[in-house]
Amino acid sequence: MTLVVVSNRVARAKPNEPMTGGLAAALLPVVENSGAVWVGSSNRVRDGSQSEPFARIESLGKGALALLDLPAAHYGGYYEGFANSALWPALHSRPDLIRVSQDDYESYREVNSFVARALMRFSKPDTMFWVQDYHFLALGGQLRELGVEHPIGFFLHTPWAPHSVMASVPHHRALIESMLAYDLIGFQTEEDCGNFAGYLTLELGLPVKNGIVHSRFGLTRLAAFPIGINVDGFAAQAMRAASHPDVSRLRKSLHGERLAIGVDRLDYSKGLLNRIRAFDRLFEIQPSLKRTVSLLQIANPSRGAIEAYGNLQCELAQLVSDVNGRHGEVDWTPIRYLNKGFSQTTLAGFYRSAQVGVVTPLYDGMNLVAKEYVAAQNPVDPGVLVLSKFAGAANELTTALIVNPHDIDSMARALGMAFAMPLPERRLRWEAMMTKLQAGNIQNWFESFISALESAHEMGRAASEEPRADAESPSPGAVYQWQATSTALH
Ligand SMILES: O=P(O)(O)OC[C@H]1O[C@H](O[C@H]2O[C@H](CO)[C@@H](O)[C@H](O)[C@H]2O)[C@H](O)[C@@H](O)[C@@H]1O
Ligand SMILES: O=c1ccn([C@@H]2O[C@H](COP(=O)(O)OP(=O)(O)O)[C@@H](O)[C@H]2O)c(=O)[nH]1
Repeated sequence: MTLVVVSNRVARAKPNEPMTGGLAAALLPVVENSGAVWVGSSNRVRDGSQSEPFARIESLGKGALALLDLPAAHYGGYYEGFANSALWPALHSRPDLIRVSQDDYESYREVNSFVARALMRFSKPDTMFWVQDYHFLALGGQLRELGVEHPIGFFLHTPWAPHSVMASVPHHRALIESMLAYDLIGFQTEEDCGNFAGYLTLELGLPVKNGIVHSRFGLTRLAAFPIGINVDGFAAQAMRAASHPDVSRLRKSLHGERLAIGVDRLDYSKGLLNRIRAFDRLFEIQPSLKRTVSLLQIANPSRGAIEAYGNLQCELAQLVSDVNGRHGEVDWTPIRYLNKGFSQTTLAGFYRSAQVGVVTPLYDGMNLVAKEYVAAQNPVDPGVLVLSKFAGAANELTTALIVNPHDIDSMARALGMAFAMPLPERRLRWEAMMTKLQAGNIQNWFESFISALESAHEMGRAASEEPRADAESPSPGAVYQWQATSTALH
């Protein structure tokens, strides 16, 4: 079997550079070891979308990276436009932030179709395609139109919002219906999977039974595959990182102060404003913590050309400056705020230096930082994770201090509890989280998706060869909606 993994963002194996997001960070170790070809954007564009797609091939572990120059005329409309100003806000339940045009949608489809054509070069008799994330909802359908009959799987790294929110995306029906060309659609959580099934039923009139849906493409299986990390690798990195210059400088600067750490892309989904407000409140309700604790907040700029991101950067800088101005002292800064990224090795050392990890998204597919913080702790003196109930990671890391990021007062109290938590409780909570992380590590995630994709494809083939005695006839509404959707597609 030859595996071809496709994502917009790919990672190159450069140990001293920051990872751009969790998708690239998570996939790198498993893709390197699998011998797969990983196809994605080169971060360069090229004129002429009708020309033969150009891929630069680099080696990556046992496999290869194929870097595509995406069409210049469509890149902005695809990435900043439809993917990150329509799909991303909707998937994170912020339909109020949707800002897209018809041109953006057309660019999104153009780029999907361009990538589909580029993939044909990697299509061999035993190829299996695994498409990643919301940038490529339409790719499976486009591969099928090009005649691909191989297994094609899809994994969504973000949440999937309830039907009423997803219905606010322009062209949602055509796009989501085309996703049924995938043999297997994987989600981070059962809730996301349920929301997707709800959309199919309510909007397209397609019933989902035992995680299976039948459509004009055949059979599609839906299931949750919570993504993990390389737990042992991260723990080992954290042990070694103490001598790293940035890590030792951080430790020396603390002078006995206890540290909380937050590490996020600068994104409105990450709950950064709420987090800073909770620290503000903490210093008001527990003034004894002034000068004894501080927050190191790494907020790596992301998608800066999009207005909502630029606005957030300004608002956050203003809030941090206000909180530091009000609570700070000549020799103490409550919030150390950095707009730059660090390598994962350095981050591992930072996590281990911090008594509290703060992960408070308003919505997050998984949030690997939460998992990395836990894996990096010293087993004899572990820190405490304060985790939003709206991060996918909260389904597994149930012994973290789970918070509601909209409730600033209770978040402030949870932060106070985290700093005060006695060692035996910290250890019990941490050990339970490590057990969960080990069980769902990245290798298991990778293998379980591939094996489920193989069986979903086989099941689909078998079903297509048999008359569907078990299938229910669709309701009249479903037939009508089906035709409407198909027209929109072609
Ligand atoms: O590629 P960018 O536009 O710079 O954004 C970075 C990535 O952000 C999102 O990451 C998601 O994937 C993580 C791993 O599964 C998950 O933990 C996190 O909750 C998600 O936000 C996005 O989905 C990726 O496509 C981006 O590459
Ligand atoms: O300065 C930084 C900030 C983050 N990361 C990595 O970026 C990923 C962020 O993934 P997460 O799932 O938390 O969020 P996303 O950014 O994908 O939404 C994690 O693996 C981090 O280790 C990094 O390498 N350097």
